[in-house]
Amino acid sequence: MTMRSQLLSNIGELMTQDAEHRVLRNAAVLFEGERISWVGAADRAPAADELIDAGGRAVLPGWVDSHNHLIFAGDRTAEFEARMAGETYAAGGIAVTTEATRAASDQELEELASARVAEAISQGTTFLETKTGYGLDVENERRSAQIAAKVADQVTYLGAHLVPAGADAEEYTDLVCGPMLAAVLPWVQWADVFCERGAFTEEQSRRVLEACRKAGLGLRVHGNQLGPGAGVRLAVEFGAASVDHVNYLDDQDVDALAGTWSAWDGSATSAGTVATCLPACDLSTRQPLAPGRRLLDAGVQIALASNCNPGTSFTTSMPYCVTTAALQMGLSVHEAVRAATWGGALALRRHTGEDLDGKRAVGSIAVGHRADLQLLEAPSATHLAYRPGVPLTRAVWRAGELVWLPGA
Ligand SMILES: N=CN[C@@H](CCC(=O)O)C(=O)O
Ligand SMILES: [Zn+2]
Repeated sequence: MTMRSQLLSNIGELMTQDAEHRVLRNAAVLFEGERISWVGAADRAPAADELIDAGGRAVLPGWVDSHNHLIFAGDRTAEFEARMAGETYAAGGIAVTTEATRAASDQELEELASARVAEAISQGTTFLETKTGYGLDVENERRSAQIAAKVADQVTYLGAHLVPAGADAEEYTDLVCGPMLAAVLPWVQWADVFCERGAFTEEQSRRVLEACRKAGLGLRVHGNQLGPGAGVRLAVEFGAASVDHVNYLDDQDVDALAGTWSAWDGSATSAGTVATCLPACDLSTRQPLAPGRRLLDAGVQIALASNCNPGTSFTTSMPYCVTTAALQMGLSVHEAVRAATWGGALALRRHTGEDLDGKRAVGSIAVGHRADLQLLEAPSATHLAYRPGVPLTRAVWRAGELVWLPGA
């Protein structure tokens, strides 16, 4: 069957985020169906069924948002206000959302999550992960996972988000490692644990990671968010695909992460532990920004993600994260965009064809990859930092399909 071909041409700046980090001027991209089939100079482009004129604007890969908590109901505005008045963030706020989430119907939860995904797409996100973690009992984690699988590209099991009120921590950890894990398994690819003061101890986290690895899940860790801790160490020990937050790192943590990348040959199997920085969360919780510059300089691969959740980061905006990373974390715009596209794909092991589930690579514009592209209302990606807060998303294609065009 021949696929309809579309040629996106007259691109002023094409930031491919491909293996060579190419940035092309006066470029074009051809896609056939969901697959990118040609990338190069506009004046050498092949013919296509449809011509789309970028009008000299910038084109980048769609954002890959690798850390979210979208399956929730309720509101934590009061907690946020208290924080802005000087209160410190604590893990216990998760319980407030758990109560509201348990009280919501499946339909409500799906509608709320779908609206958040739509909001993300309208800002250029084309591939997105979400976690469970506001159910915290077998049935509510199971339905969270099932709903998550309907709305997101990949799902992470986070039964180990908080020990629910009244539960014994060791008994709850047994539940997370046993019946709850079995109940979510049909819908999830990854497992995560919140290894932090007020959440799960190092030993409890280790048990969760061991059980989830045994069940065949890929691993990630919430670590070193609120203070120094064992999160990074555990993530490295277990070969986790990412450790997320990473606000409080000592030299050993950075060296350990860098060590996971020393034998990397670009494949998914040899990839190390990505350090996922969550700048919107850091600002909303008034934590120090994750040391993205230091990590990159040490040879660690990093990702940027929005961490959309009602407690610490109620935003789906990847442009906001990219802007912050460039303006306040010492990254160049190219590095920030790379972390928000290719870096996210690497954290989700979808940066090459050798991914977990045999599907097309995302997060970079290269032949054979999925046609996930965004057109900016700007001549270059630099405008993402140069014009902070200005909505610059002009059009978004996901798997070759136009999914966002304001006014259309
Ligand atoms: N840190 C743990 N989990 C979420 C916050 C959850 C909440 O406060 O509701 C995060 O990634 O920031
Ligand atoms: Zn999180």
